[in-house]
Amino acid sequence: MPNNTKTFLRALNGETLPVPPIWLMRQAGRYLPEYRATRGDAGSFLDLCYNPDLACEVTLQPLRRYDFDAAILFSDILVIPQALGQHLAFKQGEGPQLDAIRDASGLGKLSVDGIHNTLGPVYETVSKLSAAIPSHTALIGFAGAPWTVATYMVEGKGSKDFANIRRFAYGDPDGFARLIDILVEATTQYLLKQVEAGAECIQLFETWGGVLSETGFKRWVIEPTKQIVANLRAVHPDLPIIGFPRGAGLHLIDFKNQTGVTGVGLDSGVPLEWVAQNLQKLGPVQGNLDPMYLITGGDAMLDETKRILDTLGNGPFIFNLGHGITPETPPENVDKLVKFIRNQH
Ligand SMILES: Cc1c2[nH]c(c1CCC(=O)O)Cc1[nH]c(c(CCC(=O)O)c1C)Cc1[nH]c(c(CCC(=O)O)c1C)Cc1[nH]c(c(C)c1CCC(=O)O)C2
Repeated sequence: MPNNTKTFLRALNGETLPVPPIWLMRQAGRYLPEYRATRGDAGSFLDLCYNPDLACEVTLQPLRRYDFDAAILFSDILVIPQALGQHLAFKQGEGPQLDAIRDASGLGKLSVDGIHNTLGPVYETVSKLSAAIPSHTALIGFAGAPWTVATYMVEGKGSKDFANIRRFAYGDPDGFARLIDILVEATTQYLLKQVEAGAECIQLFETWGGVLSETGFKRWVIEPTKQIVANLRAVHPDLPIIGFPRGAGLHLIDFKNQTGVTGVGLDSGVPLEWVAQNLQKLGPVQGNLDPMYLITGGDAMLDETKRILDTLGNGPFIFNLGHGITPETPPENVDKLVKFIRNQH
């Protein structure tokens, strides 16, 4: 249901607003000293994800500073593999580490049955947030899209060439489809629980979609996303869903048309005139300031922001970055960015 007091939901509902709603991917995170303090209190990053009071607190921290138009649940895309039974650890400074599943023989250890036992605290965070956020702020739930989550499950960590997962997907498509099917089912159940707990919009992060061949993109990005969107809409026909297929390039049109997402997130490389003429006609778009501009700050950041506003501001639009905010970002540059956007009309 469109809620007229929340600009974020209005933009997603197709309205062109004089000042676009703003939120930033990874708006809760290490660039904020208060985040680092709360993570210290929690013990570790994963302890923080599963502690509803502290996860709620870190979600609210950037809202207090910048009054963003949307809050995003604090969790991680990798809680799904963990809930399915794969071992997960975050080593300080090294990113995630999982026991890699290199082929279909490793799928037996995954089970969708017990996921809510592990994920229960995340749902509790969502319901706490739903009660705690300001009335003009929208609450976004999220998950990783199946291909992107699978990259970590198969590679066992972040990757530069994604050789293991491409070899698995291209060499044994039937076996790989079993992994994707498990992820579609788990992700559907996970997101339905988030919506039940109060999430008003869902974002699907497809961070690594751009490494696939054309055939692979259709089969392992568009198809599973379409299934999740259909599963969610079967229960919540009006649920706004944002897909963020990073690196999708010219696939963005098929992605929007075929998956049924409400809005599309843009990475920083997408030509904006092309978006305005081709993609934004099909629905709202969100993006796409390169997060590095937030580190340099200054006129370069404001000039680029103005270019984005001038090109996409004449249609339904949500301001965001083209990828997550980095830990080196000075918080005062975020303040400057938000004030600039809100004073532009
Ligand atoms: C690929 C991916 C992951 N997680 C996520 C993605 C997709 C988006 C993207 O590409 O950034 C999504 C994510 N991760 C996190 C959120 C929370 C909400 C928010 O955006 O504020 C969200 C939406 C918290 C986090 N997730 C992570 C942190 C940093 C952990 C810390 O505090 O030490 C945060 C705040 C850790 C994480 N989580 C992941 C990696 C590879 C890493 C290590 C790299 C890094 O440290 O940035 C997996």
